[in-house]
Amino acid sequence: MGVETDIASWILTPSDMTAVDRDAATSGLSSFGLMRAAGYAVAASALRHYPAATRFVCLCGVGNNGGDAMIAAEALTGSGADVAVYLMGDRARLAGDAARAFATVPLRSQPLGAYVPAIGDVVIDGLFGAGLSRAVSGALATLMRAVTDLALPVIAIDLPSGVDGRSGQVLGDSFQAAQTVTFMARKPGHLLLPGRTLCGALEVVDIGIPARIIRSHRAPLVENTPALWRDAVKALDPGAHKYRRGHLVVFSGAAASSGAARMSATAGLSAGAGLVTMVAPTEAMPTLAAHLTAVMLKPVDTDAMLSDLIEDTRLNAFVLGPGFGAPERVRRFVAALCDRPLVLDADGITAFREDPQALFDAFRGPVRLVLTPHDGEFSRLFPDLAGDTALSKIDRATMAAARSNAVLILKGPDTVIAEPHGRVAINANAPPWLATAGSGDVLAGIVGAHLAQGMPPFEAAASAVWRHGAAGHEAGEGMTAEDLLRAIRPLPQAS
Ligand SMILES: NC(=O)C1=CN([C@@H]2O[C@H](COP(=O)(O)OP(=O)(O)OC[C@H]3O[C@@H](n4cnc5c(N)ncnc54)[C@H](O)[C@@H]3O)[C@@H](O)[C@H]2O)[C@@H](O)CC1
Ligand SMILES: Nc1ncnc2c1ncn2[C@@H]1O[C@H](COP(=O)(O)OP(=O)(O)O)[C@@H](O)[C@H]1O
Ligand SMILES: [K+]
Repeated sequence: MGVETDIASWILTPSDMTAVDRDAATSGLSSFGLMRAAGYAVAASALRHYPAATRFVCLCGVGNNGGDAMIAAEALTGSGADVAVYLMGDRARLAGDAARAFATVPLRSQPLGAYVPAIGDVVIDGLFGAGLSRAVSGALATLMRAVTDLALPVIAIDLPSGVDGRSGQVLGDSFQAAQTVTFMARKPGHLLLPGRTLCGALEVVDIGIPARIIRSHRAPLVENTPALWRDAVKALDPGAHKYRRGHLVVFSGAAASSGAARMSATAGLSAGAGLVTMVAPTEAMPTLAAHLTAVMLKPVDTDAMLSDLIEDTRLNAFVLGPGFGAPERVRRFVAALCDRPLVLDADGITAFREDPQALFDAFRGPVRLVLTPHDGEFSRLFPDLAGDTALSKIDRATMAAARSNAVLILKGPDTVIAEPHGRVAINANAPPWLATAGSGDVLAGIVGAHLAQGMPPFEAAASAVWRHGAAGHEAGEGMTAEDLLRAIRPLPQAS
């Protein structure tokens, strides 16, 4: 069973899911029926992936996650498999549907402490799902490590126990699952790290909650897929001339550190800007001229020269920061560019560490700033958000976007793209080999090209992150940032 493609890219927080459950119950759906569907889906997955298991060991908590596991135990027993059930905590604590599952399934359970992991076991993890509320420790953490040490396959119900569905963070300790079976929609913890890795392969199963109920609780949170921005991708007009394809300006620092900006400029051309001009100090011109061909060059040494240059309104997007150095000069240039679409990256971000508010104040009004920090750069502009361990990466990006009135690309293996009005996307197509010098410079250039082509900032940013990930796959493991430049491919368009 797969979910309707429309909702397949949606992501619900655990609290959204609780609201969905509540509405499903009020609309007349049996919550125990949902539990049965969930448990049977888990059993089907277990049998599909481990037909030769010696024994399925169902570990049950006292919440509904444990109820799902008990139903899975029933279904597995019914299929003829050898099954053992262990319950964490006192049976008297079972309530609601979980109590009903234990009352109706005629299988004996033993206390969790009696479980001795053995080779051949397949563990069905129903200890905690959405209800995880405190850190896993003590005997349970020891058991998790024993299962991991024996490399027993774990099938997690909803989430690997110990993973926080809201943030993807581990609370104390967690299982490393081989498979995770979740219901109706993914939760942030399935996509954010380390949760994504701990889930293993993820299955999203339709247990029969109507899409209209899910839709009514849909937060503005999705996976970053082409469906999010395809409509903003402009088909290339057969009669286009280069000025209609956008004119991107990339600023370079001194000659010796101009490689980063060159990478951004070349990425901008490859990503479809009609023209790219590299603006740099006169002393850097010979170096730049020796390296660049299709990218045009323009010397700018003073603020007055910059003002003259940007009088040309055909220059419709700017990238400032890669290899730029010179924090004071950054701040002056940013002040001059504050009413234009701007990608601020790397040194461009760091230049505002003493007074981030000055940057945010300059970009009030219609959104035109895209910030592309990795975690280190993020902490320079938003130290309080970076230091607040209660916030998820989604919270951090959303709050930073609202504060700065910018589109935030909070980079990493699980890049989050957020805009000031609350829309958020989690990116999941980036291969780990994107973690290489210069890869962020390429991304900044792609975002700049999309802005120059007239895409709105959020769509420009999200599509650039996706395109960067796709280029990483195209270039393959072992690639350098130069290979990545050559692997940039056209964006999917609306049909
Ligand atoms: N979303 C849905 O539509 C459905 C959800 N179902 C299941 O319901 C689950 C959520 O159920 P619950 O809300 O009962 O929550 P859980 O079953 O995840 O856990 C809640 C219980 O665990 C305890 N607990 C939390 N953290 C602990 C820790 N570190 N150490 C010890 N005890 C801890 C809590 O005090 C509470 O008693 C989902 O994950 C899913 O598996 C299914 O039954 C099917 C329907
Ligand atoms: N482990 C990873 N998996 C996937 N993508 C990654 C990983 N680590 C980093 N990236 C991506 O690689 C790029 C690195 O950018 P950045 O940190 O600015 O590096 P640089 O300054 O060297 O270009 C970002 O787009 C980031 O999202
Ligand atoms: K679980």
